[in-house]
Amino acid sequence: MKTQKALFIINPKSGTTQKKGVPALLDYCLDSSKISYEIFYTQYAGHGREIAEKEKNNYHMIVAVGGDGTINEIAGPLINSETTLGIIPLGSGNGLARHLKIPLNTKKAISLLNDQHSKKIDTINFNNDIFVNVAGVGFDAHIASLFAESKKRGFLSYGMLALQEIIKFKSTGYRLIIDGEEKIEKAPFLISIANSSQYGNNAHIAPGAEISDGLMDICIMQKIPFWYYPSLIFHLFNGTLTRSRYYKTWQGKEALIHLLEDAEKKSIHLDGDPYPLKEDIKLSVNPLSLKVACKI
Ligand SMILES: Nc1ncnc2c1ncn2[C@@H]1O[C@H](COP(=O)(O)OP(=O)(O)OP(=O)(O)O)[C@@H](O)[C@H]1O
Repeated sequence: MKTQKALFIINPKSGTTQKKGVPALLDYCLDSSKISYEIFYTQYAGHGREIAEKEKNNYHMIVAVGGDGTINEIAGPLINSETTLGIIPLGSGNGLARHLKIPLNTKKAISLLNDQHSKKIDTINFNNDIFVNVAGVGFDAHIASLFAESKKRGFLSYGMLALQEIIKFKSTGYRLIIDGEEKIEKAPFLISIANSSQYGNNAHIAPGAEISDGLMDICIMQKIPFWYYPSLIFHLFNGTLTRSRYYKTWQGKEALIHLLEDAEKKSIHLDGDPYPLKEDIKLSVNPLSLKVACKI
């Protein structure tokens, strides 16, 4: 095994855990005969993407230390390159890391990198951008935009926000076309496009989704009556949403989400972070386009 050069990009703002201890853990857990490394801290949103773009040809591996938003920024420049994406899950939801079974324990996640194992996963083109985990319009996107404005992070803050907003939220209309076939024209509560099976925190919006199958899972939830909330939560966290009468899912290689009403008023998220939306959404799968360090 040759020594690999790795760059760790740490997002100091993600999740609820302090990142001050990370350099000491890297020093302790990384086998210096296998991995030499440098560390960079992001200073603002979007900085991770800039660093990854600039440095992708100088390292064998660029490691996102944060959550799905941090991964999204760093993954973009690495698509279709030979550089591997590493993940140390220190975000609020850690959806992609959980799906790939990367340990949530920081020491174990770092030690896993010594194995130098990786697998290729799909990524999804979203207009001129990309995402790696889950994107969507509707209620989840509305919560993502409020969560981004909030100073609080973590699962509890997210859950509280969702509970406060669920009754007030008004669905708007979309047309959904998957591989050329029209699916809905009603106003769903949300449409999720899933590469992995979960948003994070084991909330499985697309329980059957596989990340290396060349397909995206497109899921809709209809407006749910308040008496159904406990069942919804049960199905979401138990991976059994397909049993719910308010839920539908399809798989496809390409999709179009056509906005029926004022786009300015709609919320959208890519990997949990709000995204400015002004036009229809064109989606397509980039099969096996990203190398990720994980157990094989
Ligand atoms: N130094 C920084 N200051 C402010 N924002 C930053 C900084 N560095 C990165 N960001 C932004 O922070 C956002 C949130 O990070 P991230 O998504 O990793 O954490 P999270 O939302 O807590 O976790 P998860 O997405 O797993 O729920 C990212 O989209 C990124 O653009």
